[in-house]
Amino acid sequence: MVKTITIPEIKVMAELITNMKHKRVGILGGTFNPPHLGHLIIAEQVKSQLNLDEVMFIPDYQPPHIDKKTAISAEKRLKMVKLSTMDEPGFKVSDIELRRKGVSYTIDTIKELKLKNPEVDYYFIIGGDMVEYLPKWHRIEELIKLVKFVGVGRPGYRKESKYPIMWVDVPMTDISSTLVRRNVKQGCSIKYLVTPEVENYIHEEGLYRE
Ligand SMILES: Nc1ncnc2c1ncn2[C@@H]1O[C@H](COP(=O)(O)OP(=O)(O)OP(=O)(O)O)[C@@H](O)[C@H]1O
Ligand SMILES: O=C(O)c1ccc[n+]([C@@H]2O[C@H](COP(=O)([O-])O)[C@@H](O)[C@H]2O)c1
Repeated sequence: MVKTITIPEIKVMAELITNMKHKRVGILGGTFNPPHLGHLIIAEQVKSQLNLDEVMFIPDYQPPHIDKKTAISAEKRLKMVKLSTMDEPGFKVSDIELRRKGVSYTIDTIKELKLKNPEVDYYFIIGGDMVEYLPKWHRIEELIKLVKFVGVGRPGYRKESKYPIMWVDVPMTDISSTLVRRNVKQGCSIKYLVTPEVENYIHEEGLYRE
């Protein structure tokens, strides 16, 4: 038997659909060579201050800037990102760019994600160094309409952009993957710069010694 839906029922359903909360997902894209506590601090602060449902870490396959060298394989970087984030249920890891291969342009990633999850609002987190570089991003005018960019301060970089950036205040740290790689190479400590699991992995695999 076909049930007739009454006007009040339709109104209730329409209200429910309108009020349905869009899922809010932060994205932290990076080379993560290796992932460090600076990444975790900004992800956690943005997640909590913007009330996001989760933050997805997306390691790139081939970084778009030509000056970035990735001596470490994508699989090892993915493994370290998983080790870094495993204790935090609000942190997820996606291998979307590793599966796609080639140059990891953010526009391609966002379009793929939006196609799969049209109801999700994405917040792409970038440090001050990346904010400055934003005008040079691939198809930036199109990308800016698909995601909200969230900027976080990084020592030495200005919080300015011609693009609409949502700035979130985070405790600024001068931790970088460059510093971690340099310390390993020089035989200096990386304790408290990376998680203990990543520290063990780097030493066990003999990464960054050369
Ligand atoms: N300490 C930090 N404070 C704020 N943002 C950061 C910090 N470290 C990394 N980021 C941001 O995280 C994203 C991914 O960074 P990435 O994986 O390239 O690490 P990195 O430390 O910048 O690496 P490298 O030293 O090799 O250039 C970028 O948007 C970057 O600006
Ligand atoms: O799409 C672009 O043109 C583009 C240019 C520079 C950086 N990105 C993305 O920004 C993120 C941080 O980059 P990186 O090189 O600092 O690790 C990472 O997800 C990159 O793919 C993207």
